[in-house]
Amino acid sequence: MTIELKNIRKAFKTNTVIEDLSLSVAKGETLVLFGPSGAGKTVLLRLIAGVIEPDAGEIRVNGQNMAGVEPEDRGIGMAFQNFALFPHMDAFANIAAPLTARGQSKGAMTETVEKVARLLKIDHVLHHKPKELSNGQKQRTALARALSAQPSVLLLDDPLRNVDAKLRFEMRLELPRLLKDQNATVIYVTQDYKEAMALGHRIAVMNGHGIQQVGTPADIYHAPANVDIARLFGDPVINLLDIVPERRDGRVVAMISDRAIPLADDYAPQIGQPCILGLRPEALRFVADGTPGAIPVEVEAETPLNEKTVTLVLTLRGREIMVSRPAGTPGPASGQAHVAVDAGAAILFDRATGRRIAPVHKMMRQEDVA
Ligand SMILES: Nc1ncnc2c1ncn2[C@@H]1O[C@H](COP(=O)(O)OP(=O)(O)OP(=O)(O)O)[C@@H](O)[C@H]1O
Repeated sequence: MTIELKNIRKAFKTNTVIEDLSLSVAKGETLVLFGPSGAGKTVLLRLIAGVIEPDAGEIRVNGQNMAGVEPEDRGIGMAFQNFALFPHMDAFANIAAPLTARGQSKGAMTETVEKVARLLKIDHVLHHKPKELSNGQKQRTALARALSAQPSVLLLDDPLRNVDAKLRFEMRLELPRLLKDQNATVIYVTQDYKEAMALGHRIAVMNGHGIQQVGTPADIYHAPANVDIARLFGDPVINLLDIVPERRDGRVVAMISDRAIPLADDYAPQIGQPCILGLRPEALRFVADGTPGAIPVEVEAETPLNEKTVTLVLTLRGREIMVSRPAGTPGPASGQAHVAVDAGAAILFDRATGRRIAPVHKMMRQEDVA
């Protein structure tokens, strides 16, 4: 089923949470709603589920206007942050509840419950009552129940919020397969950017009353609509440096540590304009002195993380930059060093508005289409 939201508005008294929000989700698509706490993600799910009504705008599920349609008549499955499990029933019975209601045979039901429970790694606690489950297990039981019902629209509100880091990592690998098998249209809420990138065919970034950007994970990561979104995706966080593009030897460049960092020629209109240069830590490499484009830096600190090593360096003018490299690859731990920027990795933002500046050739292409 498709989901279409048109010009949705929702306020609670004077608190406008959602303003003029439009969004379409295709059949079988997993769309991730991503955004900081309080951005209105849960409110949006509740609107789609029909638990609350919008002040303005239209919600269509499979083309049908949902205005006035009761939640139970919308054909939508949900798993919300509050676990809402039946306290007197064990995890198995909770997961099986939608199937029991449907009169499914015991054999088929057991098979479905056990399959979902195995994937969500709660098969060992199926005979525990909710009060004997950890919060993470309760949450996965609620998720299992939503999945076992096999609805054609599934709304999942941060279902891994209380799950520990190791399991979240495993679930990020398992869940996309599970959701794909279900062939459901899914809206999945999370505050974890890695989860968003792993699970979403597309990600809608909610921030300040609405959606600031919708795109594939790669779009959002490499072409964030603004500085805020650039900062929300990535660990370590993107380096943001105040620069003013200039022309040197016929090229558009940004000066860092008194060296010219080449920018795409498409940024020529920004020459002389205050900008912010975004450089992902993994788009920077330590190189030998004399390498073209090498920026001299002073190594401040090195932090080995699990799969990567993050080095904090200072430019000649004392600006901090983080450089990330795969763990086990060589790099300096202290002293003088040089870093180079991968070609095409620079992301430019307007300093006044924080918006990403689209390279000119892309803007021209859009005009061609229009
Ligand atoms: N029933 C309600 N009455 C009044 N205000 C509400 C109600 N429900 C939500 N809000 C307000 O709407 C805003 C958005 O809340 P929402 O729960 O959607 O955020 P969220 O993005 O889901 O955050 P989180 O990730 O922390 O769950 C908040 O300012 C909240 O106080």
